Amino acid sequence: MKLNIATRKSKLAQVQTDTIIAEIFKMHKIECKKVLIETKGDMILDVTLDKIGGKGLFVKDIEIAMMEGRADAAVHSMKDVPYEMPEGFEIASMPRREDVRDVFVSMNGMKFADLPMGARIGTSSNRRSAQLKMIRPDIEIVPVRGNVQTRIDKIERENLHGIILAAAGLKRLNMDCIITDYFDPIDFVPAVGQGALGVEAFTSNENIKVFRSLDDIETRMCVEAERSFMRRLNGGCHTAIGAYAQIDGEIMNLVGIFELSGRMIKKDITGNKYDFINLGKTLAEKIIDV
Ligand SMILES: NCc1[nH]cc(CCC(=O)O)c1CC(=O)O
Repeated sequence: MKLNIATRKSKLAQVQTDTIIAEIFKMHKIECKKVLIETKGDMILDVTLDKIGGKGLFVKDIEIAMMEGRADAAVHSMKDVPYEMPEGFEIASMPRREDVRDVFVSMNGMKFADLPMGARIGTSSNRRSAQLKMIRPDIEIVPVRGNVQTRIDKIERENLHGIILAAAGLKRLNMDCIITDYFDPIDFVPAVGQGALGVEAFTSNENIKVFRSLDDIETRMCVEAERSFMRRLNGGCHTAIGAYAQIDGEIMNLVGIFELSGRMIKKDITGNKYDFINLGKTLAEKIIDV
């Protein structure tokens, strides 16, 4: 028996899937094969994602592959997975999370703190732009889409001082040597689910137990708390939204940012980790209630 695991064609998606396939083999001695899907999100690169239907575009074509029986499961970056899942699908597992932080990658190794006035920084994320503007209002934001390598190439091609990326992607690609600064996730709040992977499958798949076995309980609680926050705020990728949950013993701390009438609001909440869904929801309500 060989299971088919679908993912996007990008190098990062493939590396992520190889890790999951290796883990499944280690735990169950079951072999898997990668099935590469070209998604709409990867094909349309000249417009920003929110104009063409959001990050869900990375996931939808892969779900179609599963519905057509071309794949048993799929590996996604959790930050690309919309809150609402189509009937019958589940995120069977979220393996242990990688580094959640956003990082700065500069042209010649220049530190973020040493950037000149009016520096040109590349990002297409509303969340990243809004937070950059908060710490450095003089910075000029330049949109850069595409996979990690394409964005890095744009530093030179578009004459940028640098770009903002997720540490997780660079670490998985073994490229963390190009990182010049790590932002503290409390100061510069990451995307909901950043650094986490999700293994998606049909609940009725005969191997669902195999896919569920990769779950890391603390990663699951943190990402679900962040997603609960996003759901309550109806956060798609039009508005700047970010959240970061952390567990210390029995306690969960959740920080969230949200753009409300053109202003960035940031709040946090602490509570019992088993109350993760409520913590996300309550934090969202605290933010809307200002
Ligand atoms: N938006 C694209 C995307 N989706 C997942 C990652 C990698 C990091 C992760 O797993 O969160 C990236 C690249 C980036 O934002 O730098």
